[in-house]
Amino acid sequence: MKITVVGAGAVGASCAEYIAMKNFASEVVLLDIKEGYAEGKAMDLMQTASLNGFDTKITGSTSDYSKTAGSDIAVITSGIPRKPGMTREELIGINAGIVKTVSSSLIEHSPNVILIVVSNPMDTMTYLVHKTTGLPKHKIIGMGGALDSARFKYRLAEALEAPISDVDGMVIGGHSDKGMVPLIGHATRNSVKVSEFLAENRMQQVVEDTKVGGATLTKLLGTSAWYAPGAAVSGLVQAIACDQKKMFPCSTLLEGEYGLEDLCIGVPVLLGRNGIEKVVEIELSDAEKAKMQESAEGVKKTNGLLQF
Ligand SMILES: NC(=O)c1ccc[n+]([C@@H]2O[C@H](COP(=O)([O-])OP(=O)(O)OC[C@H]3O[C@@H](n4cnc5c(N)ncnc54)[C@H](O)[C@@H]3O)[C@@H](O)[C@H]2O)c1
Ligand SMILES: O=C(O)C[C@H](O)C(=O)O
Repeated sequence: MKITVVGAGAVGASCAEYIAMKNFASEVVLLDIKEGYAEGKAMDLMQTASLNGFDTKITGSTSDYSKTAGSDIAVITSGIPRKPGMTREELIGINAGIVKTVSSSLIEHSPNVILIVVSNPMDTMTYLVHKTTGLPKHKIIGMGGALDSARFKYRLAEALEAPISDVDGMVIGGHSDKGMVPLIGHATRNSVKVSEFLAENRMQQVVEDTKVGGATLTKLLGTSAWYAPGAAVSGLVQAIACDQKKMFPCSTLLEGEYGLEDLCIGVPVLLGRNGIEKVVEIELSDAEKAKMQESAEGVKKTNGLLQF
């Protein structure tokens, strides 16, 4: 299994590290536009192999896509991150051009590749890849919901004063400060609804803290987060590489599911060897449906800024 990660910055390197540590891939190629940067990150990571006990071979490349040829899965993390006070949507001007060029170069050298889009604004970048590459929709996956759900579980565990392994929950909708839809009504502690343990105002606090999870970290770090994003991507890559049929919320092209069409937005999907193997339609309450509709309108507004 050969995996390429484009962008050897904070998220790309973290993602390559988690993939290697899980030891399921034979090869990871890191590619970056900055001269020598991906080679340096790859060498540094390879020098952790004997310490961390993995056999995955990590190599680096400066803009040479021939090194990525025959990749089964490629992750696109290239582009600029936001700074404190910015929204993800403000990154569209620079990142759209980067994502368009990178996706076409990847496909040229790996026509059968499955693409995982990470660069922000992620739902719109995923839609751009659909509009410009001709790849089938099951091979284009936007990563956002897996990360947002991990943050939701962190906040739920905090509120419940419970171990994270005790809680379950999912975030659907757009990967944006306003557009995320944390499904608090479906969240559980050991299969018991969290509403059995938490007051309404505490549950709303969990929802609000989850939605601004990325912005909170950006304010603290001066740039956006990378450990949880890298771990979330590695989970998606592993589900595909190991044909796990695992369910994650991912951004995918909707064609009527959830009453939505002609956009990419986060919904639960099953991931396996073919990429997105099924969009899972769960029953939403009227309030959740309304939030999903509002989120879709926000994503479509950002999509409207794209120039193909
Ligand atoms: N979807 C998510 O959940 C999620 C999570 C975290 C970050 N992000 C996004 O991921 C992106 C990367 O974040 P980061 O923190 O790793 O940024 P970073 O600046 O640390 O790394 C980005 C890397 O991309 C490289 N790059 C730029 N243009 C390139 C090109 N044309 N080809 C190859 N490489 C190129 C840069 O040289 C840099 O090394 C940002 O857009 C950020 O908003 C998304
Ligand atoms: O917050 C960001 O801009 C980066 C990423 O989308 C995140 O949620 O961490």
